[in-house]
Amino acid sequence: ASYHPAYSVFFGGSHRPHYFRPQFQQQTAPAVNVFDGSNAVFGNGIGDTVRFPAQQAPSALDPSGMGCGTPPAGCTNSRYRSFDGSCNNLRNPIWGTPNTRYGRLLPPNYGDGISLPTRARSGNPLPLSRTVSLIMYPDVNLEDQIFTLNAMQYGQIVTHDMSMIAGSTQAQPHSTMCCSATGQLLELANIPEHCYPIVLPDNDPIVQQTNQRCQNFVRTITDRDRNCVGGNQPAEQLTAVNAFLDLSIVYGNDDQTAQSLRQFQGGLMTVDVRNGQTWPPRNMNSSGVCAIQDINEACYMAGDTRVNQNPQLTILQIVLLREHNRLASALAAINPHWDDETLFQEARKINIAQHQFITYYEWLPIYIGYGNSLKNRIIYQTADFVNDYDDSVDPSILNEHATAAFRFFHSLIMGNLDLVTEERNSYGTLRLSDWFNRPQIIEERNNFDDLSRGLNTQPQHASDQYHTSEITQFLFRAGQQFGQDLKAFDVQRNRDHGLASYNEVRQFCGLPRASSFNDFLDVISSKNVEQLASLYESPDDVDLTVGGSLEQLVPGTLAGPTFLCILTEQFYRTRVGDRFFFENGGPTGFTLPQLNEIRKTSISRLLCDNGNSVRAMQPRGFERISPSNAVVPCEALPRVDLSLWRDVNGANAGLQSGIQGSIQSNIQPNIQGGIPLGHDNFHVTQDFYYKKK
Ligand code: HEM
Repeated sequence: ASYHPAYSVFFGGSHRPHYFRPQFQQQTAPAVNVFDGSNAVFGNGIGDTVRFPAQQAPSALDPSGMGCGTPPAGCTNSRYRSFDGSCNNLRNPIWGTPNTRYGRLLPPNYGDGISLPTRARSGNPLPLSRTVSLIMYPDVNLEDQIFTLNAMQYGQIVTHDMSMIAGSTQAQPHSTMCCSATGQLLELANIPEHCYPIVLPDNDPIVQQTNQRCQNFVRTITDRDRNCVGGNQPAEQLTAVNAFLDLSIVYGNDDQTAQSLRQFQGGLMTVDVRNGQTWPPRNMNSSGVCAIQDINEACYMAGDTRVNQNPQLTILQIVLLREHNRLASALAAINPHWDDETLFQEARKINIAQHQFITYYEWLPIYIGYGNSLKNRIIYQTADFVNDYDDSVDPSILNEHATAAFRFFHSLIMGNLDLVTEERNSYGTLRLSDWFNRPQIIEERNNFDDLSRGLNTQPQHASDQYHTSEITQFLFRAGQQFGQDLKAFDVQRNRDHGLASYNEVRQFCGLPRASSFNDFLDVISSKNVEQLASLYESPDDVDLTVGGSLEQLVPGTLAGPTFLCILTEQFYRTRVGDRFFFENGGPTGFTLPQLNEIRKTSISRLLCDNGNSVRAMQPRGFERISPSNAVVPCEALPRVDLSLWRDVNGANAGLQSGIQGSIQSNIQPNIQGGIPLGHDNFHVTQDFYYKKK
C-alpha cells in the first residue's frame, strides 16, 4: 500500500518519535491541582493519609469543579488500588473514577453547539445511521489470516475494563450521562433503554421493532443535557466504570460490588460449584441483563454488568475469575500465615498485573503495531522496572476512543463460534445471536473447554469495513427473528456524543484536511469515497466513526492512521496515568524478580490453567496455530512462579514486596529499552511485523 508522507511523521522512522504528546497536551484540560502544596499532607509511607480539600477548584473546562464523581475526603496511601480507581492519582483523586466525564481530544460538534446530536453543516439531518450501516458495513465473511478469535475477544475484555457509557444499552441500572451545573449526578429514573429512532422505509425489520419504543428518547436526552450543563457549556457524557485497566470487570467498580463478590475466606472470590467446576455466582436479578428462557438457566454476576453478553466474553470473564482463586489458593499454601485480606489483595494485584502484561505486550501490539507501541513508549524492551508514571496525565477514556476508534473492532467479530476438541477438530458451531445474554450454553457438555479451544483456533474476522449480520441485523434478538444493529448504534452514538468530524480528527492526527471528497483518496478507496460522497453533503459532515473505519490499515496494525492515532494516545494515557501500572517499581509495585515472573504469563497459559480440562495450547494464543506456533502441552508453556511471593520474614506480603520494590526502584530504571525481555511472545510477533512492513 502507498501511504501519504504524513504517516511517516507518525509511524515511520521519525525525527520526532513522540509526536502525539506535546500536541495532545495542548488540546486537553490542564491538570487541576487539588493542592497548592501548602495545605497538602503527603504521607511518607504506605498507610498514611493524604488529605486534600473535598472539592476541587473550578476551572473553565469543569464548571462544577468536581467532574461528576464524589471526591473522597482523603486518600489512604494504600499499597493496593481502590475498587473505583479513586486516589490512584493523589493530586486529582477522582481522575478515572466511575461517573466522571469521558476525555476529549477535540471540542464537541453538537448540532446546537451544546447537546443536540450532530447535524450536517448545512443544518440538514445527516444520513440515517441505519442507512449508513446498510451501505458501508455489509456482511462479507473474510477471515483474518494471522490472528485468532481470541484477539477479538480479549479486545472486548479490555474495552469493558476501560469504559461503559452511563445509560447505554447495557449499563444497569440506567444511570446518568452527564452532570448538573452544581456537579451532582442526575439520576434518570424511568428513562427507556438507550436507543434511537431510526427512520427508514417501513419494511426495514429493525426499524419496525425499535421505532416505537424509542420515539420519545431523543427529546429526553436533550432536555437532560441542557440541565446537566447549565445551558451554556457543551455536554459531556459520563462513563459508568473506572478507566483503569484493573480487572474491574472481575472485582467491580465500587466497594459494595467488590464486597458482594468476595467470599471473605482464604482471599477467594465467591463461586458456585456445579459439575465439579466453579462458576460465577448467580445474578438473582436477571431481568435486563439476561435473556434467559427458563429461570433455571445460568445468568451470572461479576464486576461488570455486561458479563453475560456473549459466550466467549463470559468464558474469558470466568477464566480471569478462576485465575484469582487459583492465585489466592496457591499464595495461601505458600504463606499459610496470611489473612483473607492479604491473600485477596495480593492475588488481585498479581491477576491485574498479568492482565496488564497480556494486554500491553501480547494483545496491544497486534492492534496498534509493535514498532508503533515501542516508539510511543507504550511498551518497552526491558527486564527492569519502567517508572514512567506521570501524575499530570489524565487516565480518563477519550470519547473519540470509546465512541469511535475502539468500536471499529466490531469488525473482528465472527457470527459463529467454533467448538473444538483437544485434537483441534472443529465439530460444531454456535450461532452468535442464539446466545446473546444466555450463558447457560457454556455449562453444557464440554462446551467450556471446546469454546476456549475455539477461541484460540478459529480465526477472527478480518479488520475491515465488513461486519457479520449477527451484529448488524440480529444483535440481542432474544429469540425474535430480527434484532438490533450494532453499527447503526455506533454511528448514532458518534452523533449523540457530538464527536468532532472525521475531517477534523484526521487533520488533528497529522493528515491533510480534505476540502473535497476526493481529498480522502489518500487513505480511502475510490469506491468508498464515492459512497461517502453519495451519503454526505460535504466532506466536513463525514462522521468520525465512518470515515475512520474506511481507511486503509497502517501495515502491521489493525487500524487506519486516524484511529491508530487515537488508540495510541489512549493506551499511552492508560499506562502512564496509572500509578499502579504493573511495571512501576516503588512501594506499590513488585520486586524486580517478581515483575520478571509476571512477564512470563500468556493468554494461552491462562486458558490452560483455568479450563475444565484443557491440556494443550499453542504458545501465542492470539495467533493462529501454525508450524511455528504449534499446540504444545500446557506444562510446556511458561508460568509465573509464585514461590517468589514467599513471605520469608512472616511480614505482610505487600509490605515485603513494597520495601524491596522501593529499594529496587532507586536504581535508575531502564526506560529507553534495549535489554531484550526473556519472553518469546513478542520476538516472533516483532519479526512478523517487520517482515510485513
Ligand atoms: C461479540 C462481540 C461484541 C459485541 C456483541 C459487542 C456489542 C456492543 C454493544 C451492544 C455495545 C453498546 C452499544 C451502544 O449502546 O452504543 C458496545 C460498545 C462498545 N464496544 Fe463492543 N461488542 C463486541 C466486541 C467488541 C470488541 C472486540 C471491541 C474492541 C476491541 C469492542 C469495543 C466496544 C467499545 C469501545 C464500546 C463502547 C464502550 C463504552 O460504552 O464506552 N466491542 N459493544
